[in-house]
Amino acid sequence: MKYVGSPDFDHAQRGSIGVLVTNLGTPQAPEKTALRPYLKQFLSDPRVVEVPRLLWWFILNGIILNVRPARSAEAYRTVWTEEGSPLLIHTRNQALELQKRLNAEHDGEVIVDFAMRYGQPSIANALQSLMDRGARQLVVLPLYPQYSGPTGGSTFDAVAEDFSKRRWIPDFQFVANYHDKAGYISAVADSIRQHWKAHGRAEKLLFSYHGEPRRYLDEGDPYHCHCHKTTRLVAEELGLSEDEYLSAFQSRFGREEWLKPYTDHTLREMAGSGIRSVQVVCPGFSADCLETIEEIGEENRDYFLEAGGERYEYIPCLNSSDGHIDFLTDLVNERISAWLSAKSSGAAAPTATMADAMKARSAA
Ligand SMILES: C=CC1=C(C)c2cc3[nH]c(cc4nc(cc5[nH]c(cc1n2)c(C)c5CCC(=O)O)C(CCC(=O)O)=C4C)c(C)c3C=C
Ligand SMILES: [Fe+2]
Ligand SMILES: [Fe+2]
Repeated sequence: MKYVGSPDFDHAQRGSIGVLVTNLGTPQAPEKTALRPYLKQFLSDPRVVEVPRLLWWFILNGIILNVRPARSAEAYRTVWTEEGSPLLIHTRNQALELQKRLNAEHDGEVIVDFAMRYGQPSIANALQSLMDRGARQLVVLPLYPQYSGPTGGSTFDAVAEDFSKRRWIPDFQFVANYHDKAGYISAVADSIRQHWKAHGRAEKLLFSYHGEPRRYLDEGDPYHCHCHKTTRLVAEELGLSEDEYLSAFQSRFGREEWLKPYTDHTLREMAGSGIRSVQVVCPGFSADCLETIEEIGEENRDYFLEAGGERYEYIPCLNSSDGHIDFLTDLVNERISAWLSAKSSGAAAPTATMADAMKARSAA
């Protein structure tokens, strides 16, 4: 059979609404042997590395996968916890908290699962599990506030690839981004205010976003604009003047030019120009992970302090904070409201005649 179907589904069943929360992915363990397959899957994705395939195959398999796994494993060991990778733990908690909130509001009508674009749990398995549990309407919610081809685009590809094998495609919504949603901006601004309340303010607030090759911007990827808009809106909500904050891009990979200014250069330059205190926030990451805990929390701290800075603070991601879960709940509710009202008006429920016809057919 060409397409995967659900031949034994109950025709009288009232379908539920599935919500699939996703994030990027993480290795199974902070070991070279686990990093190799993870990086191979991740870096083979043409959405992530847009280089002619044959050339990239030789670079990836001949050089990168022989060098990077050991280096990355060492970095992952510094953030790994007893429960595992921070990104995986936070994503699981976010899905659990979202499920609790949606249960309270919709009495089990909305079911939540989570998946990783690379590694485990996979998008294909989570989609199967949601459909096995009766999801016939689906919201895919990648936890990337800003859209980029390597993140949102790639997640869409994985969902579409799974759908291409299915007989019955659910009614479907894809949340491509939420970088300028009022609820998201307020949640980030509140987390900064809370940090200020506990620690006081610094001379500068640096918004650091994951980078991507500059070429992607030149070819039409909106990520750079989305990041700047998030910064501007949060700064406006906090009442900051232009000399009190700036945006920069971190996590460069390879030799090509990436989005500028680079976070590490910016921090060194700030220290060199006499700025003594800085706070760094990362509103492009919905959960703390290697790139925030190690790269921003540790590595860039050293750059700033070594260059003459005196006070450096990292403001954590929203993770499973109440403000974040409130926002995600509102976002999902906004997306599913038409489906819910159709259900409550009975429009989505199977008709008695259809259910009876099916029962009669299977009895025959
Ligand atoms: C090679 C190119 C890469 C692009 C383009 C890219 C874009 C991109 N990534 C994120 C979010 C995350 N990236 C993370 C790790 C990570 N990213 C790359 C490379 C690219 N990312 C690598 C090789 C790695 C692995 C770690 C390493 O070896 O350095 C993570 C953290 C995962 C974790 O397990 O903690 C996140 C999150 C965004 C938002 C983005 C968009 C432009
Ligand atoms: Fe990345
Ligand atoms: Fe990094």
